Amino acid sequence: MKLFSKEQIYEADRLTIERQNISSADLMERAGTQLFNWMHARMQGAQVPVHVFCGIGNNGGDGLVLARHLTTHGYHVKTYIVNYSDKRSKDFLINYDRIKSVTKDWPVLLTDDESFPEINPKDIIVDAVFGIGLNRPVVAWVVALFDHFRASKAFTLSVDVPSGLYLDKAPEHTNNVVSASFTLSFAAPKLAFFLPQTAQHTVQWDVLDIGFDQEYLSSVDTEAELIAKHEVLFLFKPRTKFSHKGQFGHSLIIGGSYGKIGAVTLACKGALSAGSGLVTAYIPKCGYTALQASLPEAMVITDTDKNCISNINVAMQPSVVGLGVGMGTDSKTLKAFEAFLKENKSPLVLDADGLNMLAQHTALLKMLPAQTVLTPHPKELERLIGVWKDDFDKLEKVKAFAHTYNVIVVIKGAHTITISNNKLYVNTTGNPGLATAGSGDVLTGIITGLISQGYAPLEATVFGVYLHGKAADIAVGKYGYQSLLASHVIDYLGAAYLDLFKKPDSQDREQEKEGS
Ligand SMILES: NC(=O)C1=CN([C@@H]2O[C@H](COP(=O)(O)OP(=O)(O)OC[C@H]3O[C@@H](n4cnc5c(N)ncnc54)[C@H](OP(=O)(O)O)[C@@H]3O)[C@@H](O)[C@H]2O)[C@@H](O)CC1
Ligand SMILES: Nc1ncnc2c1ncn2[C@@H]1O[C@H](COP(=O)(O)OP(=O)(O)O)[C@@H](O)[C@H]1O
Ligand SMILES: [K+]
Repeated sequence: MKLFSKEQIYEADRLTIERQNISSADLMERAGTQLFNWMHARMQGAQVPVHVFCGIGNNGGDGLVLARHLTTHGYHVKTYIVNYSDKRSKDFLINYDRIKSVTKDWPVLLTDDESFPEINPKDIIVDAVFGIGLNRPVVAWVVALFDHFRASKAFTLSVDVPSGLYLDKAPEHTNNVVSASFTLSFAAPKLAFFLPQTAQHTVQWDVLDIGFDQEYLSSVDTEAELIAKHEVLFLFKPRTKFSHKGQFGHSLIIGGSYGKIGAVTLACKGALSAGSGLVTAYIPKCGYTALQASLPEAMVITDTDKNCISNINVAMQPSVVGLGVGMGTDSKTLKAFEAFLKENKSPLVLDADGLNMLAQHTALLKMLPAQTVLTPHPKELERLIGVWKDDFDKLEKVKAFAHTYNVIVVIKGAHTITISNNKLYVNTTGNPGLATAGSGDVLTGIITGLISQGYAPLEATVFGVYLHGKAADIAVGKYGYQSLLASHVIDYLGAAYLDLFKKPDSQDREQEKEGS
């Protein structure tokens, strides 16, 4: 699913009005009616007090349409105008007149010297104060109103975005944004719903289709894309009856050091379970017995050094190399890494200490093969690109970094974002059960194993991140967040593959639609 920028949403709005020959008030009527339909389907006429807070722009206009429909359908509605500016939008004014014609209970004007209405915990707040038009800090009394919403503990439904949220930068302060229980976002969710600093502003979200011009939506190229089953399904490479292991490549996993051989075992097993034809581990001598005993499917080559990698010497030409897990950054290992990069001809996936060595010796970055996949967690990323101001700044910095070195960067986190060629692929699978030792090693193995089978590095990364999260989502049903181990993610990788072709039941469809 495409994640549109603010400019693209305004353009969709303009083209829809032009091509469908409707007025902007008609489009607002659609938006407000969809909001009403969503609430009506869930409330079924329940007499819960609904407080609709409207700004003075088009987001407020949507709120007025909703309030009018709630009123005419007999709901218990109270409407307020949050008067943060005198510059009302045309369609706001049209709908201000319309609501006055259906109720004697006119909207209450809230200004900075007004005391706020009482809201009980069992009431519902509709937040239509600011939408995507927010372009400067929210004034103090409106922030106080948002605090009042929070203090009420009432369910808060935000229209399009939680008010106070910018689409392209972090808010000045978290309190400047409404804490939405649910956001109904028009046409598509917003990128801010998936970033660590801003995702917290809405617990859940859903998308409302307001009939934007389809031709524009399908042809416009967005910088960010949301990756769910629909997006990865076409990447899948089926196997034929006469397939043999020689067709699925040979992955070489280089890493490990004394006490950290398990990381290599997890990565090798991840590569095999992803479908790599053969897997060889290159590890220090100390890990030989442990790895052979725990993973009989893998082949093992040992370094001359007992405790760390000191000289990467393999006679074969692997289809792909995954390097860095549990590897340490010993000076001997660094030398071996540099010598390896000079000779290496295979596609490369770098993780953990592979990344730490790059960060310490940035000259090595120029030696990476094109489209090397880097999989940093936040701390490793900071070592590579330096500190960032906010999540949007981080994305810009990573885009520039990926472009400069022609690499693919996987920003790992709750919503892992893969960046390549100035595009952002935002993953939707995974859960807090993955916040456990070794889950990143498994991901390295999965991506390596996919490249080995012939997936292009970017395809392997986007697909691998999806499968890794999906396996965890299935496994968590059995283990719960706390007891999920990295090994379980491997155990459920097969289920994640099979799930690609499972017919969605209605519950799955609901979950895919509602970000949770
Ligand atoms: N366009 C579409 O595709 C569709 C849009 N729809 C809906 O419209 C929403 C966007 O509406 P919008 O453009 O009128 O902006 P909105 O968020 O209501 O803000 C109002 C105005 O406030 C101002 N302002 C900004 N920051 C401020 C601040 N801190 N403190 C004080 N004032 C501030 C700023 O005006 P300014 O003063 O800068 O001229 C801004 O224009 C969108 O989210 C969706 O809900 C749907 O109806 C369907 C189709
Ligand atoms: N809260 C979370 N929700 C979803 N995925 C998560 C969460 N926390 C961590 N992950 C995922 O788990 C993996 C952790 O990787 P990493 O920190 O490198 O682990 P390790 O170094 O222990 O192998 C990443 O793929 C990350 O996206
Ligand atoms: K809003």
